[in-house]
Amino acid sequence: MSSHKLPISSMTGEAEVAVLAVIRACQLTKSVQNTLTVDEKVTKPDKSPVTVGDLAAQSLISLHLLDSFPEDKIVGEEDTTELRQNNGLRAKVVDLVNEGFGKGRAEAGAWSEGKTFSESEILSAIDAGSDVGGGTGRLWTIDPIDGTLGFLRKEQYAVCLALIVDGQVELGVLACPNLGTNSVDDETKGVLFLARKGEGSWSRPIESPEYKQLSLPASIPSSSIRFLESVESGHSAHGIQARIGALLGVPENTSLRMDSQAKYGCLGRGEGGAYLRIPTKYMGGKAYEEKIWDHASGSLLISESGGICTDMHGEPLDFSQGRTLKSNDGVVAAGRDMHAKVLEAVKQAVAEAQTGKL
Ligand SMILES: Nc1ncnc2c1ncn2[C@@H]1O[C@H](COP(=O)(O)O)[C@@H](OP(=O)(O)O)[C@H]1O
Ligand SMILES: [Mg+2]
Ligand SMILES: [Mg+2]
Ligand SMILES: [Mg+2]
Repeated sequence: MSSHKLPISSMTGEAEVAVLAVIRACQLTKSVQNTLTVDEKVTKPDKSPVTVGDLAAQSLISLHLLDSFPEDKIVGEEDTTELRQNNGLRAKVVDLVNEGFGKGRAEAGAWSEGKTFSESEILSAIDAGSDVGGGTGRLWTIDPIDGTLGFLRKEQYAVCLALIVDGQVELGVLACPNLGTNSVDDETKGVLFLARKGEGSWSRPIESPEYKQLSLPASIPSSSIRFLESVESGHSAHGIQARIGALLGVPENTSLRMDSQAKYGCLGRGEGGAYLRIPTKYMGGKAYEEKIWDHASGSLLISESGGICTDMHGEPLDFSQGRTLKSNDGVVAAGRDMHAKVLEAVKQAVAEAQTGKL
């Protein structure tokens, strides 16, 4: 492999492996999404869905990391609980992982092209992602399919991989096979985002290594804002977010609702103006700790594009706390000048919700 096409000057080895693994995982998940049947969806103990695509993609990415960086820790979303009880599911995952290495689609001569992995290697690679996380040393975090619900609806999802060193996100890769390459409306689909701490952020088509530097405007007029928010009303408080929009003078019903960290990708390249994730507990929902793999790549992408990404109280996201962002509450991301205004509106809207005024 050669790194000459990467736009970054440090951690090129890590970026090269991460980009290759994510591109291969995208190819795998795309083929699964095209042919997915309902019996390939399994419900996890927390009632959330997982598919053969999630499990195979986590294994494939982990195999790359285990080969290149065997000393590093891995925090992956998925584990093998379901796989070990379901022979059909396990066989399908093994086939998918090996197919993912079978063709030189990502790059000619890429690592392990054509190699076959055994069932136990494939399962161990998934379980390698069971680290507890924390604030010391090098840690990769994988969300093999972020937005599984969007993936099942044949809508947006993202394959996400980030490197966290001593609690700081150093490198983030995020690929969205169904997102417009240059804008949400672009008919050409498939975009990969890359961010390197202190160096910047870029997007490229998944299929070709032509990197374009990203920048997020410091502020945009309220009339042009379209909040980036979850499709799922159980993942963020849509009602409070609508009130935040009203307080800021954002036109009604203009939110860009999409699943996954694709939202961060859009914001990072200047679309939407603000990302909101106000916890549903402020509207009577259950308390929830955000997972590090849902925000590591996206938050670095925002800060490296010139924006600010914090929790809803303006605190930095703290990736040193383990597998979750347990010291944070919700997420707000926006351009450099806009962010403080959004936080003010968040404060007011949440206070209204808590005093029953919403
Ligand atoms: N109650 C909740 N509040 C916030 N996020 C939640 C949630 N329940 C699940 N999620 C997370 O929301 C992610 C999707 O985010 P979004 O709503 O922005 O598309 C899911 O990722 P996965 O699909 O990888 O499991 C999951 O980790
Ligand atoms: Mg996720
Ligand atoms: Mg996921
Ligand atoms: Mg999940």
